[in-house]
Amino acid sequence: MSKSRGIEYYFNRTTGESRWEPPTEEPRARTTKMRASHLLVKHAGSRKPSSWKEANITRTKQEATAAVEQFREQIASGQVQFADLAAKESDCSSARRGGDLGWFDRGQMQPAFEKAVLALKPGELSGPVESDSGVHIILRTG
Ligand SMILES: N=C(N)NCCC[C@H](NC(=O)[C@@H]1CCC/C1=C\[C@H](COP(=O)(O)O)NC(=O)[C@@H](N)Cc1ccccc1)C(N)=O
Repeated sequence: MSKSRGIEYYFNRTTGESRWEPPTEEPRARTTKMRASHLLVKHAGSRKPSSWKEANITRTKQEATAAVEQFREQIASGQVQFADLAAKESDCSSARRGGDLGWFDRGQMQPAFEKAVLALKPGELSGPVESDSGVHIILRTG
């Protein structure tokens, strides 16, 4: 509300600009490049139940979730570095890069995975995240 004129005005918190006219333009699609590392534990119901670690993955989703929770504990307690554990335990080919997926934009990863990354701040570790690939823990890095 403008004190001097007693009428409301519009303030854009992103650009810091203020104006009398209501905002009309569509919000510009910001390039939301994001970066994350993940540790994936696949299970019998994964879309591709095989990996560099195991040709035929038969564990149940419950077992995969329990494994991911245990790995998360080890990382969160500082017993092990994320990249070292992902390199050993992840069923994704990104294991060879310590789980690093590099930079990616919206629409590249499966929706559940992307949603989980967007809910994290850089440096934060997710809980178990389910996708068609299996059960992940995700460390957002950028
Ligand atoms: N950088 C990209 N754009 N690469 C394409 C991502 C495709 C995307 N993948 C996913 O959403 C999940 C979450 C992360 C990994 C992943 C799945 C699988 C493992 O699951 P599976 O497919 O056996 O079910 N790993 C990958 O894709 C790997 N290329 C990720 C990667 C590996 C090395 C370097 C960079 C990225 C999708 N839309 O399916």
